Amino acid sequence: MTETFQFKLLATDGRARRGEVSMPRGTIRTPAFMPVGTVGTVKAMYLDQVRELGADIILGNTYHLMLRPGAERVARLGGLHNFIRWERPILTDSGGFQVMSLSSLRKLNEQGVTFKSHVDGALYHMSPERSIEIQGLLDSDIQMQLDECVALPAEPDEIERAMEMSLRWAERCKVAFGDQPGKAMFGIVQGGDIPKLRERSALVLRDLDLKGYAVGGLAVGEPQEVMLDMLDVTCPALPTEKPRYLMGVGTPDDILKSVAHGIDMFDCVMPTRSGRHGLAFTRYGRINLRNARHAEDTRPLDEQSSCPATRDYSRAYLHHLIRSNESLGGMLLSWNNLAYYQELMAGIRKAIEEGRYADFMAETQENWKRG
Ligand SMILES: CNc1nc2cc3c(cc2[nH]1)N=C(N)NC3
Repeated sequence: MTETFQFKLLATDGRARRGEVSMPRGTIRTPAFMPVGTVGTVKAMYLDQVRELGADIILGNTYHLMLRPGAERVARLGGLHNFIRWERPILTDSGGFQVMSLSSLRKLNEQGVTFKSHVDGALYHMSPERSIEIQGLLDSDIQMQLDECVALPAEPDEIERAMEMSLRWAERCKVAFGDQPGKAMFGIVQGGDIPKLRERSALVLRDLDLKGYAVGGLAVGEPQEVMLDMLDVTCPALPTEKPRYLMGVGTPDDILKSVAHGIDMFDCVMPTRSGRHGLAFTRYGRINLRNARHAEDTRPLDEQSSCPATRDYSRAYLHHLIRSNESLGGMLLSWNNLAYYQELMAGIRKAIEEGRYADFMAETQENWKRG
């Protein structure tokens, strides 16, 4: 760890990058998967488990935490790390996406966004400055700019308007964030599915000389090839010496391919949310434990795994727990899924170090078909 925020490129293989982010609270091995801890918990997991599986950093959400328990209250309680007992880095999303996806949006203008809480209907106003202030109250290590997220499909001029406003908000967030050597504020590239808007957004953000760059406005239901096409335009326009974070992505296949397109950091609720609903990710593909065909299958998910949830419990038992809506079902499958995602990331990092990423990708995708 270091007193300042530093990113080092350790190896490349094609456009795939093996790197390391060093911060006062710890080091992040990239490509990295960041488990999502929306309201201060990675659902159905103990954070000790999350760490043991290999997570170097987790996510929190400004929108949820400002509504409950409140940013000032978390600050009075000593900040988010003390509150949730996670001493390593935390990245917080700024609220833009959550307002669009969760609240009954009242209005959005140059000043910021006014919305009604999905918790109690109370009215809130969030400006770029207030978003950064909240992330500071949470003592977040990597803070995201406030951006305007447009649901796709959308009209090109609507996408352009939102992208340009997000650029102006990025400048305001940079000023509000100021100079905090041990922390970072990342810009978010917008521009929907329009290549020239994506490129402009990336180039203008690059000139702001931020410590890292997220690619946002994707993983919102567009086909995978559209997402990858946008990465083909965006990544080359971003500085090579700064980390790149693809927000909300994704499935194991999305991650494999996005690493090959130059992405360093990922977050997604997929492993935890789908685990709670009975879906298991394994080396040999997905298994839906709700399916009756597992009712008397005594095999574990994968007897070669080092994860107890994957190695020690029969599919029959997991099927029973999920069908009975028992908490332990979601706990064991979240454990299995995060173990699989972190094992995948470790394999990705090693393959890039050894210059065999293309083979690793092909072997991994081939194994998924054997399930
Ligand atoms: C699940 N997909 C997803 N796409 C996202 C896109 C964004 C985001 C979060 C996301 N999650 N947060 C932002 N502040 N902006 C862009």
